[in-house]
Amino acid sequence: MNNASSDSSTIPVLTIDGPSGSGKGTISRLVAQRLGWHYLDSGALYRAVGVAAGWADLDLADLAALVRCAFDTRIGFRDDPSGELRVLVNEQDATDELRTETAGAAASAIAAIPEVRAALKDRQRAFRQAPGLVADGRDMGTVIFPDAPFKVFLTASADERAERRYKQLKDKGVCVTLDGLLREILARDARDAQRAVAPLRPAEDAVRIDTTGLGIDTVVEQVLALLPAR
Ligand SMILES: Nc1ncnc2c1ncn2[C@@H]1O[C@H](COP(=O)(O)OP(=O)(O)O)[C@@H](O)[C@H]1O
Ligand SMILES: Nc1ccn([C@H]2C[C@H](O)[C@@H](COP(=O)(O)OP(=O)(O)O)O2)c(=O)n1
Repeated sequence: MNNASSDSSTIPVLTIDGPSGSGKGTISRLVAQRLGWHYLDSGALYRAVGVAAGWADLDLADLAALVRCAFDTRIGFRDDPSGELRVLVNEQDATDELRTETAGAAASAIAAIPEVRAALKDRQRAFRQAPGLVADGRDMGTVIFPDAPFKVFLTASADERAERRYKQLKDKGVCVTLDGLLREILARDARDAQRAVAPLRPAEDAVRIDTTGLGIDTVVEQVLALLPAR
């Protein structure tokens, strides 16, 4: 990935922020495909650093080591033939490990450390490349791309988000309980929203879409309708 060039601010960005299970990843990938734009899964970067820190047996209280890990971990993305996004951490395919709730909780914990967030800033901005970028996360519209012309904040009830995650993990053969997932989602919501730096919150100029009870196709169309007709 090239460094963001100085005039990258002219490249359009659509930011899609929201809590876990609101559909950010699913909607962002589909919208990016429809637009022919690049896609940034910023949560995968935090997850990758958390997983790499675990592999290296780092002490999560060792701030200097974590920040070094955030700078040094090599993170690559590639589409597999079925269209699924695979994530490589230090050249190892870590996609399945990254999607576990354990990795999500670790990501949420290290994401509360301002120096770790700062270490990942330039990497995220480097994804802003022509013809455009769809970026999903917690602070895409507020901190990473505050000048983005299109901003969305997706929500859904916690119960529905837990059910979506339950179904998603069950389909992958992962053994989980709905109650446990709901507890984890609520704990992660609270930590992501209450941290001092870049908390989960809608940008003032974001369009909020409550996806409770809405199908994926409907949400994709609602998001695409925010962009000028192509
Ligand atoms: N509007 C929706 N209606 C029903 N299921 C959805 C919707 N959006 C996403 N999903 C499903 O919910 C699960 C979690 O979505 P995901 O995109 O991973 O959310 P997030 O990135 O916000 O955590 C996926 O299995 C996805 O197919
Ligand atoms: N831009 C971002 C993206 C993710 N994070 C943190 C907070 C989240 O709980 C974890 C995991 O994010 P991710 O988007 O992969 O998680 P979900 O798919 O929403 O469950 O990383 C963040 O702080 N800022």
